[in-house]
Order: sequence, then structure tokens, then C-alpha cells
Amino acid sequence: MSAYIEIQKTLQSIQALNHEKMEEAREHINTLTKPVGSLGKIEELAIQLSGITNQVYPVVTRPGIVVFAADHGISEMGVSAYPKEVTAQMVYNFLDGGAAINVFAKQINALLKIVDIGVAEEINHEQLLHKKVKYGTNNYLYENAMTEAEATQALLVGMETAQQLLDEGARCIIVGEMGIGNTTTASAIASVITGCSVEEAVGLGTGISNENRKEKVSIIAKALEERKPIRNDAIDILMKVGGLEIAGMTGAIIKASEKRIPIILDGFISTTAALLAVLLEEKVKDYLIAGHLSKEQGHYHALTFLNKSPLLDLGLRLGEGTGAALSFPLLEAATNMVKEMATFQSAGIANERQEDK
Ligand SMILES: Cc1cc2ncn([C@H]3O[C@H](COP(=O)(O)O)[C@@H](O)[C@H]3O)c2cc1C
Ligand SMILES: O=C(O)c1cccnc1
Repeated sequence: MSAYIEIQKTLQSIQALNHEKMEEAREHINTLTKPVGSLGKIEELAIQLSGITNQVYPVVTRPGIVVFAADHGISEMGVSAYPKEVTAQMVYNFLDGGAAINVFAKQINALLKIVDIGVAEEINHEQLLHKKVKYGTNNYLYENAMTEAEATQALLVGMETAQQLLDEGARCIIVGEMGIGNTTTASAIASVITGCSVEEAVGLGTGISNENRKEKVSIIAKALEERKPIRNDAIDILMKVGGLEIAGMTGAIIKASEKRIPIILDGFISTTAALLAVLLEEKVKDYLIAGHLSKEQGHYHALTFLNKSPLLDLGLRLGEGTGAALSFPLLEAATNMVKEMATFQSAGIANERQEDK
């Protein structure tokens, strides 16, 4: 089957949330020993998880984390505080267990996969999933980032990797990334899809100066003028100003949605992958959970566009899936609440409000 047809088939299989199960979950939660609605977003989360999984008592363990790594041709314009070689060096660090995501993944007992979907150099390591589509994107200031075939291939790699995690027992998917220069690419994508200005989309990434940030804004604005990505066409955006790790995350998101598995978004970069996934199929939106709010300012615009409110706001600006991993215990809390709390009846507590008497 061609990559394009396989993607279309997956998109067409994505279903709406199960509203009956959500109603059942809501009714059950209202019988638990607490004032109605008092666990706020945790209650909403539990109800969403019921709608996603078709289960009144949803299961979200084990979590599966996938970190897609790729390079960006645009990084040669000096848009990052770090050199592009850091992408490959960090991949070795992930494989050796020394990165922030390794620490947080271990803490939540997650399955963790590191995928080379487009690093600019050869990386040899037994634990690495070798799925390189291309040795980094082209510099989209001068030419398209990739071909249409490469964009669809990267989506397919993402879908396959998510499926692999599900086959190994993951019941929740966290999408993460590594790619020097990818806040530039994410800003371009966010600006095209949400309609926010490039100025609003661009932040300091790994920590560039304010002066370099201005340069980053003008490089993106120029690139968008040159490439003219089509606002509602995800493949066109990926091909013209996209990134391979972003396409990988988009693929993983659509596969998890098809399989009724909740997806926790991380920061700005993963949320732009979600913007693309939602362009491909609007129903994907219902399967998404915003793990946290990144300090990268475009993230706010991307989340607002998706109408998602983040679980955490910790001032993170790292990526890799770290913020999503940190928020995972809140999903577990929501599912444990439904499963383990006593009801008014079972605990013999009066379920009558004074006011209503
Ligand atoms: C050591 C190191 C580890 C990282 N882990 C994630 N990122 C994050 O920073 C990069 C994006 O920022 P920019 O667009 O400014 O290059 C991505 O690789 C992202 O995952 C890292 C960056 C560095 C330097
Ligand atoms: O929010 C993110 O995903 C992010 C922010 C800065 C650098 N890398 C990633």
C-alpha cells in the first residue's frame, strides 16, 4: 500500500469520542464522596479519557514515549543558540540514559523509544530505531524543506512507531522531539496554521539573544513569503517549511487517535505537530491532552487555536517530551479517582446539600 493511501485509511478510521461512556463516567464521578465538580480539571480529564478509551474506568498505563530526532537545514542561518551537531550528540545521550526525558520516563515507568527520523549524520546504536527519511531537511529559506514523498514517509514512520509502542503495551502516548533549530520550524508552522503573526510565534528557543530573535523573525517571515505554504494543507506545510521529527509526531498522533489512545502533548514543537494532525482530521483534537504550557511564546497561540488548556505551567522550555511526562501522574490520578474512590452510598455519607433542603 502506498504511504499516502495508508495515511488516508488511518485518517478515515478516526472516530468521534464515545459520548455515552462520557455521560456514564460523569454520572459515576458525581456519586463519589466529594462535592460535585470539586476535583475540577481532574474530573474533566477522567471524562475525556472515558470518551477516548470507551471505558468508564479508563486505563492509561503504561505510558509510551517516543522521541523523534531530526535536523533542520534552517539551522545554518544561526537561529539557535546551539550548533546542529547537538542533535546527534543528544541522541547518544538519550540512548545512554542521561537526558531529562530518560529521568522522567523512568519515574513514570514509561516505555521509551528514540527514533532517528532525519538526523544529519549516521548514528550507530543498538537501541536506536533507524528510520531516517533524509539527512536533515533542506534550508527552506532557499528551497522546500523536503519532497511530498519524504513528508508522507515521515508521517508513516510516526504511525508505525506509535503502533509499535501500542503493541508493546502502551495505553497512552507521549510525543517528544530533539532537533536543533526546531523552534524556528515550529514557529513557521504555528504562524501559518493559527494565523498569529511570526512575531507572536517566535520565542528564544534554546536561549538566543533578543537581537538574534529579531533576525529569527525576519528569516521566518522571508521563508514564508518565498515558500507560500497553503494554510489548510498539512502536507504542503510540511513539505515547504516542515521538519521530519514534527511529521513523525504528527503520524504518531493520528495513529494513536485511530486506536483510541490518549495523546499527551509536550511543549511548542509537539503542539505544532498536533496542529498539523488536526488539519488532516479534525476529530484528532478530542484525543489530545495538553501536558503543560511552554515558555516558548508561540505555544500559547497553538494551544489557544486547539482550544486546549494545559495541565501544568512550570516555566519549562525544553521539549523531548519532558512536560508531558511530568503531567502523566495527573492522568493516573484521574483514572484512580474513578476506580478507587468510595461513593456516598458505599461510605454511608449523606449526599444531600443543606442548601437544597
Ligand atoms: C543540550 C540540549 C538538549 C535539548 N533537548 C531538547 N532541546 C530542545 O531545543 C531545541 C530547539 O531549540 P532551538 O530552536 O533554539 O534550537 C530542540 O532540539 C528541542 O528539543 C534541547 C536543546 C539543547 C541545546
Ligand atoms: O516548548 C518546547 O517544545 C520547546 C521549547 C524550547 C526549546 N525546545 C522545545
